[in-house]
Amino acid sequence: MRLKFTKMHGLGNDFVMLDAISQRIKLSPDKIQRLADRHLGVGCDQVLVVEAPRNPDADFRYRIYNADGSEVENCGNGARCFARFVRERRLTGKHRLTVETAAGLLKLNLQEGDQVSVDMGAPVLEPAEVPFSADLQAPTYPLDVSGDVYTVSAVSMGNPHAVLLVDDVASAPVEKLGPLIESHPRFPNRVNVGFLQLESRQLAHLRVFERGVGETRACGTGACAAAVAARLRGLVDDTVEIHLPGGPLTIHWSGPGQPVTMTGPATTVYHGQIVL
Ligand SMILES: N[C@H](CCC[C@H](N)C(=O)O)C(=O)O
Repeated sequence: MRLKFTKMHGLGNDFVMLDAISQRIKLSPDKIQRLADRHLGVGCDQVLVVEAPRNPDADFRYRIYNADGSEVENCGNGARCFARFVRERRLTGKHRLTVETAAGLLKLNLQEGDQVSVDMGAPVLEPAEVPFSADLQAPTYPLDVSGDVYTVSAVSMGNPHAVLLVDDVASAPVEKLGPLIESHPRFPNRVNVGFLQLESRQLAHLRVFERGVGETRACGTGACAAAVAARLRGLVDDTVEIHLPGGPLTIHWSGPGQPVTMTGPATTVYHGQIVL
């Protein structure tokens, strides 16, 4: 199968974008893994497949696959790249788009330059819906990881996130603790793991060990989940600039039941073809 693709990234979280409207695409998990493989394929954190919508209120549908081949519910950096991708491929002339994902409908606004803002919907905090095993909903939970107990928040942005506060992201045990929490039994669908260092009520630093990928240079839903977790603990204001290794995202959340808005760049790197 010969596939046309576009390589894009959001702050270094990189994607293979596939237009499944203009070309017939049939992808198995092993073909996704091959596409994402940085030696045998194109190489990316996620593969994003753009399709015609099924929901009449949506302009497009897009499906998200992690590098390990797993299909997931939401991808913040991917949503911004999706918006730029459909504009650049002239699949739409609109600046304001509604896209259907496995997590529901997202509203995107293509701004000047490379910035895109996304209404990511309201976070889900009820443990059973994250999903996370806990008796009662709380801002934080004790989590036993191989005998050591950590304090985590559990937030879904359509996809599950665990958020831990650390004093210094640079020395945070991302490589050691990330995989242990990603596959922790209390997160039955596995989980993305965010390590958050607060600098002020409007500025924080974040590293994310992503479910199905490992540490990425940025994670959009992770930045949203981190801002929500910190605001629920009264530690940040409604608008926070979250600095990830790949750069900053601006997150706005005015409280429970309200949508989270994320604003940041989307960058096209190159177009190509691959034989799978
Ligand atoms: N690894 C995530 C999906 C991609 C999220 C991330 N790339 C983002 O920008 O939100 C998961 O398994 O839920």
